[in-house]
Amino acid sequence: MYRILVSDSMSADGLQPLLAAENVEVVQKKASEAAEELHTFHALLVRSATKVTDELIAKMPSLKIIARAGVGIDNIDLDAATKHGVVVINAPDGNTISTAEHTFAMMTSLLRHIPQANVSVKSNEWNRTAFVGTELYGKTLGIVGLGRIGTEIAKRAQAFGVNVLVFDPFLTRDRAAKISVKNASLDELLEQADIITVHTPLTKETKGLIGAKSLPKTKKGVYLLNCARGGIIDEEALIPFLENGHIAGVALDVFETEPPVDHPLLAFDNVIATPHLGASTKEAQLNVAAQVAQDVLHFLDGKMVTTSVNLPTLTKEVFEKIQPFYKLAKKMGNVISQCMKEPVNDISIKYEGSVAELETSFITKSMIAGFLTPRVASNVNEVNAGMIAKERGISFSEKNTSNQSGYENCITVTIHGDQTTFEIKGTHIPHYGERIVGINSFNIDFYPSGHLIYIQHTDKPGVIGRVGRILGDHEVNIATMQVGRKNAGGEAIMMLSFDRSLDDALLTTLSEIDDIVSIRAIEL
Ligand SMILES: NC(=O)c1ccc[n+]([C@@H]2O[C@H](COP(=O)([O-])OP(=O)(O)OC[C@H]3O[C@@H](n4cnc5c(N)ncnc54)[C@H](O)[C@@H]3O)[C@@H](O)[C@H]2O)c1
Ligand SMILES: O=C(O)[C@H](O)COP(=O)(O)O
Repeated sequence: MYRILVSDSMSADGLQPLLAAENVEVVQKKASEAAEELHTFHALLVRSATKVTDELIAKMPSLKIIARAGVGIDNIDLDAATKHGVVVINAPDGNTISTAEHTFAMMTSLLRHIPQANVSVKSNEWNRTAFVGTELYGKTLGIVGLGRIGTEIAKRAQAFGVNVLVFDPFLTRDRAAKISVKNASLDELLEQADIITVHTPLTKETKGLIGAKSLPKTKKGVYLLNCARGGIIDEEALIPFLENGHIAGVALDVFETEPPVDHPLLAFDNVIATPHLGASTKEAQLNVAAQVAQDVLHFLDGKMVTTSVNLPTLTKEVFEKIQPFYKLAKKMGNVISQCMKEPVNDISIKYEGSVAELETSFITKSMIAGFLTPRVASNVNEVNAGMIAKERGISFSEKNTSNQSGYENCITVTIHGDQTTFEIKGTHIPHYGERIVGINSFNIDFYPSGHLIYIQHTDKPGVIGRVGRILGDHEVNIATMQVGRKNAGGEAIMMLSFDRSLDDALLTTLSEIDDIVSIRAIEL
């Protein structure tokens, strides 16, 4: 049974797949009111109100996934989630149209003074001269950030006969041409636009993008809108430009601190505001809740999610193709980690044949997670494996080649310690399964599963017999046994599997057999 905490208000219809699922219990209450049971939840669903901090995540040790029913993930400590191995997903396009429409509503309201006129009429006034507005037609709209929402605004503006100028450093000429917008530098946009609207994420680069330095470059009488994230337009910097009449009006749906308390901007008649309503429509809320509900169910069912923020995004088809390899790679990492119990500085992974054409970065993370699992106390998975390896000073790299070395697909993992290097090779054979086919250039063939021991020995008559006799004397049944050697009488290896794990005393007895060089127990 999975327990899911829905900590912000969400569409009940959208959550239906979760509410109807048999193996799921949904609790709808704020995280701050669920202190006693935080440790029991496997999934956390939020909008922008719940602050998902490191502290909150640490109190949720069963947590596997955080789902943001919306776009912005600034309320989620992504590094902390990643560190704890928690997948973060969002619903990137479910509220695009609603936010674009809200921005447009704000723009027309701003230019036609609708909020102010509404208040005036409701105060029994009939003042037709105080609210003379400005037409959109023929004006130049500057859009900063032509992503999902910016694009929808551009289309709507064009229908209103507005010229659209765009500043987006990641926008290609082809895409600009396709949407029939003019690509501009930020300065060109500032100088030419009658109205400027921002639709970027809040990042180091976009924080204060419209601020004390850029505002003097804007046209006198400019209108500004921020329906993206508080801080992209520097709120404090607006004040002198509103006071001296340079700015004709400002529309804000978002604030640097929400809710804004006694905010000086709200004292200006020509500043209009809404309480972060961009995504607040029935349709958008249904879309985002349904999207994350479905994704969370998939995830808990062991399937891949398509909108992860801290994992490579894989389609269902791609995920199905890589699944056998990431399972194999995880086991290979685990086996090699237990075979070479030494500090490791570097891990390299080579993909050969058909596997080399897949999304191997995910497979590599899986191998690193398998490698780290026997070595770290915390839960390690594909999400946090890279970060934990880095923290431990372990570098990793991957190499892909379409050449085949005897197998249709082959993965080779090599680990480098201070003194030693260890290598294993694995392959996946359709309808047969995963096989380890090489250890330190010995050819071998075994199924990596269950209780195993790996023995390095000298290839001499009687060694295998003595191992078998001691195990038999201890009533240990050998399930499978594989041997490998390079030259007669030289170095050799054995890999044995059992129905139960062997105790330390028995391993010590085995290690005392003459000609056994080393022995390692491997638990998978
Ligand atoms: N008010 C609301 O309720 C609401 C609702 C949904 C989204 N949002 C916010 O709206 C914003 C846009 O959302 P989206 O879904 O369109 O995102 P998106 O990722 O589709 O688009 C963002 C665009 O910004 C561009 N960009 C990034 N850095 C830039 C920079 N330094 N200068 C100029 N452009 C830059 C990117 O190239 C991209 O095209 C986000 O901040 C999101 O959180 C607000
Ligand atoms: O990033 C978003 O999706 C919007 O800001 C909407 O936030 P909300 O879900 O809290 O309305």
